[in-house]
Amino acid sequence: MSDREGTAVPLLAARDLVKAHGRTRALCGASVELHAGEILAVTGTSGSGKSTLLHCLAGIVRPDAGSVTYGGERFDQLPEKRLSELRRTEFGVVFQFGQLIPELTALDNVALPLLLAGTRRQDAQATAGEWLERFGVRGQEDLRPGELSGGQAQRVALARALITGPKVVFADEPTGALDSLASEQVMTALVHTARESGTAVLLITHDAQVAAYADREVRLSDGIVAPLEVTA
Ligand SMILES: Nc1ncnc2c1ncn2[C@@H]1O[C@H](COP(=O)(O)OP(=O)(O)OP(=O)(O)O)[C@@H](O)[C@H]1O
Repeated sequence: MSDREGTAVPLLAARDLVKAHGRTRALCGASVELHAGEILAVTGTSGSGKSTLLHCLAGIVRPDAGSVTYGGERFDQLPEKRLSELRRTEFGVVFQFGQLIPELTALDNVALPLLLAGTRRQDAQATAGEWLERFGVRGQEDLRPGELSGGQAQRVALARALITGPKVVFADEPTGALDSLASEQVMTALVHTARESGTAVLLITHDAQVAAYADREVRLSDGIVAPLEVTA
């Protein structure tokens, strides 16, 4: 994917996004690009529109105006069925809290996306075990989310987000509830795996140390994106 000047077409691009929640304008013309394999940090004060931007880019909510393209193709106006298929096959998401299913073991939480895609249970669980190992949580297979530490739970959530080989992982404050050591372990695991698999990451954080793991950082302010200096 490249234009006439040889510049890579962004994997994901938001142009002039506007989104209101009731009378609150969360995005007021935000534009941002994410390139294949890039790790992009989106920072900004509380309420500046970071989560809303992520939700629009991930196809979770539709913008009121502006456009979102994936691989150069507009997708914000796709019918819900196509959108959810795109989310399932191309994207992975990790949030700050509560995304694991409490009744399932760590192993079954990680295996779930493969089971939903039709993989046989035994194969899905074997692959899930490998992913738990990769994220340093081998030995915790049979524990339920409530029995894991916050950092372990986030690494299980990352394994689940990455197991299908997504092109983009959306991570909304993935270390927001963790101490600095657990935060470092989660970020190291995320960055290492994303680099290895060429997965792009859109990372929302208010923590400068976490943002420093990214290739690039943009800051949201009052629903508008302001570019910053390249950080790596
Ligand atoms: N579902 C909603 N209903 C009403 N208002 C909302 C909703 N979601 C977000 N908002 C408002 O939209 C604005 C942007 O919210 P958003 O969550 O995108 O910001 P944020 O930068 O991610 O904030 P934080 O860092 O505190 O999570 C805020 O004023 C927020 O109160």
